[in-house]
Amino acid sequence: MSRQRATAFVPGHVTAFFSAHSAERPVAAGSRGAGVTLTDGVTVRVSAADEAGASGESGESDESVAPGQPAGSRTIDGEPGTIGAVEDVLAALGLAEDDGTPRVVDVAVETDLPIGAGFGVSGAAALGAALSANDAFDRGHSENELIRIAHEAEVGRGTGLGDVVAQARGGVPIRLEPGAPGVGELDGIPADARVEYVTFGELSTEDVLGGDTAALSAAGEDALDRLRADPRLPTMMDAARAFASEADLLVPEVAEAIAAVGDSPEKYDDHGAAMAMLGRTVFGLGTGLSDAGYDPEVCRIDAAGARLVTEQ
Ligand SMILES: Nc1ncnc2c1ncn2[C@@H]1O[C@H](COP(=O)(O)OP(=O)(O)O)[C@@H](O)[C@H]1O
Ligand SMILES: CC(C)(COP(=O)(O)O)[C@@H](O)C(=O)O
Repeated sequence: MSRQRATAFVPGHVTAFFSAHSAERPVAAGSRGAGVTLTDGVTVRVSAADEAGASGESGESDESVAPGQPAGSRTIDGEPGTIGAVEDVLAALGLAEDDGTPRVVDVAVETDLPIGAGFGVSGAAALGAALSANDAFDRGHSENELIRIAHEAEVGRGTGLGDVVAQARGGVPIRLEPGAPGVGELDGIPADARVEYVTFGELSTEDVLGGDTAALSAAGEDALDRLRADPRLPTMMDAARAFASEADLLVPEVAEAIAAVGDSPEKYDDHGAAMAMLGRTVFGLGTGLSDAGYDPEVCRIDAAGARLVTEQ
């Protein structure tokens, strides 16, 4: 008998630059690019619904819930709400009782990160739901299979391309080839750093990815070539700044913050700031944002990647 409840932590992921790659099969679609995973992230708790939860008190008629999928309760930071990719993950895992009746599941997503501001919260929630539902209901999937399920859900919803594979890995992932494990290919920059960030608002990932991505992708490929030739954090940040302006994604508040931070080559641990894709967010490595007078959130590069956690 499985424990019927489990919790997973998935790091946030800030994309520094990317190119978009569509494909007929979601497993092969994704992005190339690079970014940093964060010790700030998303915690997902999945459990078999109790009688109260089974009434769907907060799932109600949310359009994101797949047809035929019993809602259970869905919360984001304690408030009713869900993320489409999470529902698709639960549907893909086929959570049925032994007698075939659909299992009613409660899902609680908790995060200190802003949603829709370039931290890959949707991908993290999807991957966290996959890891915790697999554990809670003893589905027997391997890590790569769960990453694939979450990646397919995220790509299918248009809310991200490369966050899930990056968040599964942790560190500073370089996405060399797009797609889920078995198709995509990852490398990374071996590095640790303090990360600061300030968010000025949301930017719809669905809208940007749903538009013409040709110029953006050309800029992303150039940035990746640079980073492959010199896989170091300062080069990643420099390539990220060039990408944001070439791809025409820079928003004024972010541009202002990047200029205020400037490049501080004299500080070995400060590599300036860049825009987080895709959000109205600036992130910096080192102390540049606080030195420039901003009041940033502070965390570090996450070393471990997505994982199940034991709750005391
Ligand atoms: N409070 C909220 N604010 C913004 N998006 C939300 C919220 N609650 C749920 N969502 C859903 O979360 C997803 C956010 O996806 P995306 O814009 O890619 O953001 P992120 O960069 O955090 O991954 C969307 O599918 C949106 O419908
Ligand atoms: C940049 C983005 C396409 C979206 O990122 P977010 O808005 O954080 O969901 C990401 O998934 C990537 O492939 O790099």
